[in-house]
Amino acid sequence: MIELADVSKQFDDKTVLDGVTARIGRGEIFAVIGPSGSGKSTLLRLIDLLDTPTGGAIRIDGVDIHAGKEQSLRTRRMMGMVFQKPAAFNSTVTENVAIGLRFRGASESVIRKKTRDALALVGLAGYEDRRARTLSGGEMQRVALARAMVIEPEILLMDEPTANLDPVSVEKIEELVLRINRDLGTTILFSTHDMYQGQRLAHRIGVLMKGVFAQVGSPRDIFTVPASSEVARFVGTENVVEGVVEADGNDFSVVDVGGVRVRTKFSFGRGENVCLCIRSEDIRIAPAGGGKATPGKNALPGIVASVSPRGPFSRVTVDCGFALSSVLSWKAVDDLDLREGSRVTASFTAESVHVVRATRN
Ligand SMILES: Nc1ncnc2c1ncn2[C@@H]1O[C@H](COP(=O)(O)OP(=O)(O)OP(=O)(O)O)[C@@H](O)[C@H]1O
Repeated sequence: MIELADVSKQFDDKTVLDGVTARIGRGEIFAVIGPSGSGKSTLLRLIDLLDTPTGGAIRIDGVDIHAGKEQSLRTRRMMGMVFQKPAAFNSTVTENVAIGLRFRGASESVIRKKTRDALALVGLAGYEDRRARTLSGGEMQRVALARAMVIEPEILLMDEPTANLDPVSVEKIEELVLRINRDLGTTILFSTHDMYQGQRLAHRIGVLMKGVFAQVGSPRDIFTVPASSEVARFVGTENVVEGVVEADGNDFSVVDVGGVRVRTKFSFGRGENVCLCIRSEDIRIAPAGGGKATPGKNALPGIVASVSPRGPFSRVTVDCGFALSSVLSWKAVDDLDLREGSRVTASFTAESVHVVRATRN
């Protein structure tokens, strides 16, 4: 439905988008995630016709949306947009929601009915006559969602819709987004710097880095099979370490990480520089000598370098010749009597080690 074909955007000398390519299907929820300044808002602004690309094309149902007035008017009718900081006009909630309908010349009775329906959709029935400026941030963002939905758009764009909200309001907006997609079939494209929000809401995620999608895939793919060490780090993989392939079999490699040998299920060429990505939740900690290495499992002796609290868990970092972080419950930390200097064995399966080529900048 939405096709981003080699989209680029330059501001003066600065290239922000440098060939963004993806296809977003009808009824899909697609998240654009990426670090601050990676161009998420710029991309959404291009799709929302607030700006024009310097290269490539954005097509909706095969029509280049920037090709001319007719094409952009057609696109306008199909799309609703929610911004990070919604503008609240100094009038009633109804008037704030009705803007798109007034623009289309809808009659007063249609406006009344549709704004009431849109406010009910976002859980704000009864708010019709409130002054918009008296609303809380979470309520105002729901008004903005009602304003976008009142025109019954086929596509809903949202630029960091929950960036300024408290956790309870975030949850409400997220529930609404899922419900709108499920009940109305609206295609939803949104940006966030919160990878877990991407995971909670999206069918697919595009990771925007250095002007391109470094990876497009399901949340599961992005988390478990990141395409590069940068993506791995961005999605919170705690252990990303560089090494050199020492031995290569048909379906495994042994990688030398600063003198420590790590088994993986991946096959890479001998001598190749690689990055090993190991999620901390995949690492088990046992007392020294408490785990045996097998062809499918690593068991590295090490010394606990630090134990630091993380909500209901603790992060335990072990020096195995290189630093390896694991996440354990408080009880496990107590049971194992883990403290700085404890001798332990850190074990993890060869399968849990994801290998990517090392990238040099
Ligand atoms: N109109 C403009 N003129 C010049 N530079 C711009 C303009 N708009 C955006 N930029 C630059 O483009 C880059 C990307 O900005 P953008 O707001 O798209 O990033 P973002 O990923 O949405 O960031 P954030 O997560 O912080 O909101 C930034 O370096 C920004 O300064």
